[in-house]
Amino acid sequence: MKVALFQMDIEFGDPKTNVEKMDRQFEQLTNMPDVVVLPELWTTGYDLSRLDEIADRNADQVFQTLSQWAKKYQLHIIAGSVAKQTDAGVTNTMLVVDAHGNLVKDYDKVHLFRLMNEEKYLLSGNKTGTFQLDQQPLSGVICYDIRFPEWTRTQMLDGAKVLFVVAQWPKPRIDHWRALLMSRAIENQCFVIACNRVGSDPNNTFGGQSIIVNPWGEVISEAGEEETVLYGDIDLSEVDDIRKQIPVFTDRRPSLYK
Ligand SMILES: O=C(O)CCC(=O)C(=O)O
Repeated sequence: MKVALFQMDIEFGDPKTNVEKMDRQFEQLTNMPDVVVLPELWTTGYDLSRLDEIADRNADQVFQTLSQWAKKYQLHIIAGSVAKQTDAGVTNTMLVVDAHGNLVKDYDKVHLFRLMNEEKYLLSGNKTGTFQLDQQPLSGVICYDIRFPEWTRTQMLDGAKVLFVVAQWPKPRIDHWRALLMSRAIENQCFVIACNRVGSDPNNTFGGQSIIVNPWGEVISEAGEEETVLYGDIDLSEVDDIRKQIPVFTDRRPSLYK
């Protein structure tokens, strides 16, 4: 599975500009991947107080655009997340679109990040991020979700071999980002493919360092703090090999855990 992560800056509260920019990113793709991964809230950024104006109603418009890109370039898109306006409120929603342009998954961020006031403006999700592409069991989570190992483990117990992470992770805690991602890969013996944004908004500077980690905890590729496309080529059979070598899933003692 060849993957490409779009580590980008995001224009604060300006979906039109961000969609145009993303369009150019797709046009400039070389080395055509099977899967493209985008960052969290890539259409709006963290302009939370204006979400009522700028969030996409049912994410319909952004889905149509993603579907066209997926078909045009014949690749699957883990479409970061977008602000989705529903009757109940706004969710921070990851969309997964397959190469035929179909919506395979929508996952609403489960753990809202109080330090950035998410709980004041967003509704939290209550379902897992597991899905399949090309018959492979995969899963996705959003940013702060990676601080909850029990949540990623829940998805791995459903059989996922890859954890996709989309984020707007601030630079002051970028060491946590890297350590948490490495840990999620090692403890779950899965690939972790994590796309962060770069640049800054009125309140935060974001750290980049998008990363691809294998199920042994080795870094396959890693970006710096600049805009870039991070490429990687992964072999999912490594997950089965490592899960056989150290049978963590067989050796679990869930009756002892809280
Ligand atoms: O957990 C963190 O330090 C960052 C989380 C975050 O920025 C987010 O979930 O948007």
